[in-house]
Amino acid sequence: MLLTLFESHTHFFLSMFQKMILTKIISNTLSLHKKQLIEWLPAVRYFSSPTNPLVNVDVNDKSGIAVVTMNRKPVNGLSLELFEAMSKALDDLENNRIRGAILTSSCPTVFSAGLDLNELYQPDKKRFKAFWTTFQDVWLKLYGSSFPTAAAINGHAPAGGCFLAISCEYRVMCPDYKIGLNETRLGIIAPIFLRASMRNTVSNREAEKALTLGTLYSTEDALKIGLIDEIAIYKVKAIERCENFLAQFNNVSSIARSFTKRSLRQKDLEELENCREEDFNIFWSNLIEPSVQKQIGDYMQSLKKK
Ligand SMILES: CCCCCCCCCCCCC/C=C/C(=O)SCCNC(=O)CCNC(=O)[C@H](O)C(C)(C)COP(=O)(O)OP(=O)(O)OC[C@H]1O[C@@H](n2cnc3c(N)ncnc32)[C@H](O)[C@@H]1OP(=O)(O)O
Repeated sequence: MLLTLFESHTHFFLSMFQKMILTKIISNTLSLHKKQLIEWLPAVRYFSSPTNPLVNVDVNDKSGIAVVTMNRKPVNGLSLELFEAMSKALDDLENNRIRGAILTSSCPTVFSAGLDLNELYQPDKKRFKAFWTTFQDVWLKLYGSSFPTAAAINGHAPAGGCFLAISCEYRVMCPDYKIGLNETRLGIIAPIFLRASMRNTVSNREAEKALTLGTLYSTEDALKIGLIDEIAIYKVKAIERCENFLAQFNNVSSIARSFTKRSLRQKDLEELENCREEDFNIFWSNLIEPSVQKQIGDYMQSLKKK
């Protein structure tokens, strides 16, 4: 009650001095740590950032909702540089206390083609370590964000592309595309954090079927199993539907919402936090197997031959 009152009266700009006074009063009342309270203050400053050419962040000053657009042509292959740009963007959004984020793509028919296969083929250990660690960071930041998230899936979203979408809380997809975790079809075992996102999205039974078969679903079938929440005819509409979803939180205490989300996802986040090095080692040793390298090379060739 007190927190809701506090939030609803702090949507205007607060000077640092006002912040300190408010923090002090509430800190005394609730016996909470001062730093935590400052972190909880609602959004006071939004930004439209030119940031990085690989990830464009555009924040609507009125709604406080950020549209985060991946921009790595032709297929938003998830490279180290793209992950770094996403990681930085997620930090900026968290620090600026936006009211919600929508993840989408600037590629006309692809949301993301998943991990950039060039990162997996004949990898350099040092770069792959940075790549994998940043991949983990992005998941921890996106899946565990304090702000609500949605994905406007305006194209194909296989493997890592689907993983980004299911790390968000809501998904709107355009028709006639494919989405799914097809890792097993490529001979890859989906990592721990990818499995967690899938289980959090569809039923355990559907997750098991989808992951073991490596199914790529059509937009319509993805809706049937709950892998996506809505279908929208084109990108602008998909973003609009995501905005509608995020706007529902305007009437909900942001503190209560964010703590509830965190508590529901905490176990999954901790599971990865506790085994990041081991997770890397498992994938590295799998990746450098000559048979796996051959499989990746052949697969890349087959994509080029198309
Ligand atoms: C393969 C075995 C790997 C074993 C590894 C074990 C290690 C453990 C790793 C753990 C991984 C964890 C989970 C995540 C995994 C992944 O994400 S792996 C990547 C899987 N991705 C895919 O299978 C998608 C492949 N791409 C496509 O199916 C299609 O490209 C598309 C997305 C449906 C788009 O089709 P279309 O619009 O027709 O474009 P294309 O002509 O096919 O592609 C355009 C160019 O882009 C290149 N390309 C496509 N995808 C990738 C990619 N993922 N990485 C790098 N490059 C990609 C494609 O070759 C084309 O290039 P050019 O011919 O030079 O233009």
